[in-house]
Amino acid sequence: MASALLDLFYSMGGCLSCFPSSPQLKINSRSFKILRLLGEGGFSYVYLVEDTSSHELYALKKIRCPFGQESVSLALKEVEAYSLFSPHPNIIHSIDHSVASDRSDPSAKTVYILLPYYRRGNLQDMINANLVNHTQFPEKRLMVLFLGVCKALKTMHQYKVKGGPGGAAAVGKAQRVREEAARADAQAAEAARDAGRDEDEEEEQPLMEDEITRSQDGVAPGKARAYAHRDIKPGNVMIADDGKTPILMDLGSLAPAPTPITSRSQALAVQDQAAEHSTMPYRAPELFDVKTGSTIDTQVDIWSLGCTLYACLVGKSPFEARSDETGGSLSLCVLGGDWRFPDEAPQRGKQKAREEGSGASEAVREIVRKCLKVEPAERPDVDELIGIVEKVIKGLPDDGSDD
Ligand SMILES: Nc1ncnc2c1ncn2[C@@H]1O[C@H](COP(=O)(O)OP(=O)(O)OP(=O)(O)O)[C@@H](O)[C@H]1O
Repeated sequence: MASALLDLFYSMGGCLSCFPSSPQLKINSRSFKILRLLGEGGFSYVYLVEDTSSHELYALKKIRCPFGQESVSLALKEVEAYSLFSPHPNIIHSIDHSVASDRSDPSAKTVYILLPYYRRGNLQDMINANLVNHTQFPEKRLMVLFLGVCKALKTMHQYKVKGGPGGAAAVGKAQRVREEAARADAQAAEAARDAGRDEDEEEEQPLMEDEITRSQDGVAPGKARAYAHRDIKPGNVMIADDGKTPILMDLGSLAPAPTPITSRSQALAVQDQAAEHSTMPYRAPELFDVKTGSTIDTQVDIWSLGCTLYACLVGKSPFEARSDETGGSLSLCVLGGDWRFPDEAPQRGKQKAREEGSGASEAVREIVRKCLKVEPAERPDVDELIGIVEKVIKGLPDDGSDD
């Protein structure tokens, strides 16, 4: 309850100077001071925290799981996804995690995930700054960032199962259970010493078998087990401290791919899942109206990449732009592949288009067009896309992005 009030306080713009002392919390024996709220999602809050001993800064994602085991499993799926691709220069990894029970309602849990802190914010923040300052991304710099996101996706789309004989699932599971058991023992000993904490009571729980691990069962080490991110958008691409390296984050939507849709009920379940996890203006058409007999694959991310690149050039998703322009529904625009660059609208002059931020080169526009094919098979796969982007980068004039 105390922590729910704290979340509310921060989300209303509360500041720490109003508190007599900064709130603290513990993640597996490490103490952190909560400095401020960085962002929030449906059931989660992300805080900037400081390690009280090392004074290092981190982002702490706090996921509320009010609906018992099912919502905890979902949050732990996200935890597992953070370690799956680690280390990768363009994919976020988690540093630690813990599960806490709320004292006032033991069935309600909170999952804490400790992440590296990216002080430069995300691609959406850069888009917003461009809109406010009437500036645009230097094209080469943008394409280098875009290439980094493509490389992150290549790792997900072409993931190879890790581990020795018995497969990653078996090896990983055994290792995790041992680690979690050791941690739980340490936690119990500490809890006995440490009474009177105001924050939620910490309590380590073993990770459960879930979608990510299960999907690797029976796949031999070294063999492919593809995953789709399913929520590619500018807000999910953080910018590393060097200003050039994109970091793909928010792996809560990650799912094994391909998914053959064999029944109507499965089609509806996948559609509902997409509505929950994939942001509408960036969501692929095949996820709006999932057809029985179809297959949902990694090409959903290629569509979202096209929307993301367009948003970097124009300021919003192509389908938000089109539905604002026509007053039509966003989903109909997506399903009909109805979008265009602002200067392709007959009534707008080149000057107006430039003001709207669409002065992109033809080569870059062509990348958007290729990704935004309504038919998934007509979109390039991630390898083909990387090839196209690398070629485009070579042909663009230098804008200092290599410095
Ligand atoms: N590691 C980080 N460093 C800095 N800021 C972060 C970090 N992680 C998240 N944030 C901030 O918090 C916001 C919400 O994070 P995140 O997308 O993980 O939450 P979410 O609940 O999954 O959101 P969504 O509803 O978009 O899926 C981000 O847009 C970003 O501004």
